[in-house]
Amino acid sequence: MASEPLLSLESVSQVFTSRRGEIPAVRDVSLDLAAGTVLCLVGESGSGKTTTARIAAGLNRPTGGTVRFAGRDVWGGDRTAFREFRRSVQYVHQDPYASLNPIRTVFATLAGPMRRHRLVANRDEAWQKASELLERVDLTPPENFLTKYPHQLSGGQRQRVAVARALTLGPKLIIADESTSMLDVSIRISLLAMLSRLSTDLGVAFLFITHDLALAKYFGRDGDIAVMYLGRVVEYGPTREVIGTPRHPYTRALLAAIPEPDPELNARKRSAGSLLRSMDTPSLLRLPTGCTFHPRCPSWVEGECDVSVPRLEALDADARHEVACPPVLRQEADAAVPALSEQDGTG
Ligand SMILES: Nc1ncnc2c1ncn2[C@@H]1O[C@H](COP(=O)(O)OP(=O)(O)OP(=O)(O)O)[C@@H](O)[C@H]1O
Repeated sequence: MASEPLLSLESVSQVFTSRRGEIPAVRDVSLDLAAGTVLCLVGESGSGKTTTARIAAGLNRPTGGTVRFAGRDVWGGDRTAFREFRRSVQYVHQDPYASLNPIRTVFATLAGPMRRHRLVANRDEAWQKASELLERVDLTPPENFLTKYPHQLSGGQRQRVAVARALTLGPKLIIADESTSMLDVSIRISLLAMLSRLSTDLGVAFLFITHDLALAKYFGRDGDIAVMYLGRVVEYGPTREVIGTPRHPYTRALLAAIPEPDPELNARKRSAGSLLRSMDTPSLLRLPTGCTFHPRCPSWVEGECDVSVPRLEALDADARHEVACPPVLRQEADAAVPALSEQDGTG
């Protein structure tokens, strides 16, 4: 990535200890997010997206690895830097029923953080600033909303208030976790359009968490995408490349599973992969050996995929598109050799 990343996760891991044993929810995940850009995290339920997002927000301290914000190790002991980081990164939980305090008006919800951080001198200023924030999230006219309680709003309106609250402290990064979204698709899409606009207008970076690859394609079209499976990133790179030419068999299977109505994705589905067996995702308590995807993979190689843990590697030296699948990387390398030979006349 050309500029210094705003946020970097360097080989982060998170192991939870439960009565049933150790749960390796996130393993060796490295991701970069530049200022003003979008990174989407996709994967099935339980793949570790929310845990990764909570690590990125400073809500979970990872059990391994380093989190850097603007180049500084956020768990490195500097309390001022940690407070600055927590203020710059806001988490919007996409569950409109749980995200707002039911006994606070919209105004109280928005004014609280501004007052705590002394960003406003008095009530009038807080009212003014809260009104501007509501306009930013398309809740207009603001005076119709400021005195309302969450139960007086629709799910989509509550979500917009949650986004406005995230904006109160002028964040540099918003983490939008919609893996548990209860809103219907049309409302989610209009929310995403609003978030896209915020990203462009305010230069805020977004980490967008979803299990819906079609939404990631839409929201993250100019950014990057990381596909997670059982706690690891299996494919990572520019969204257009990863979705346009998916390489990892799991990404291909996810794309193949997307139901209509996107004609572009539909066309891809015909050539995309499928799962070898429609087994459930393995338990994190009893992970398969080697590549944890191999029991479901249509093209796994015995003696290799069931033995060694694949690492993310770039498709070629110049590419930012990375895949954790040695057989796919070999195929890519083999396909590149004849092309090179033809060019230099050695073929
Ligand atoms: N605090 C915790 N204690 C124990 N296990 C946890 C904890 N938080 C998450 N897990 C487990 O870690 C795994 C990854 O969970 P996570 O919520 O990160 O996945 P996800 O991809 O976001 O899934 P979803 O889309 O369902 O939210 C799951 O098996 C989950 O049960």
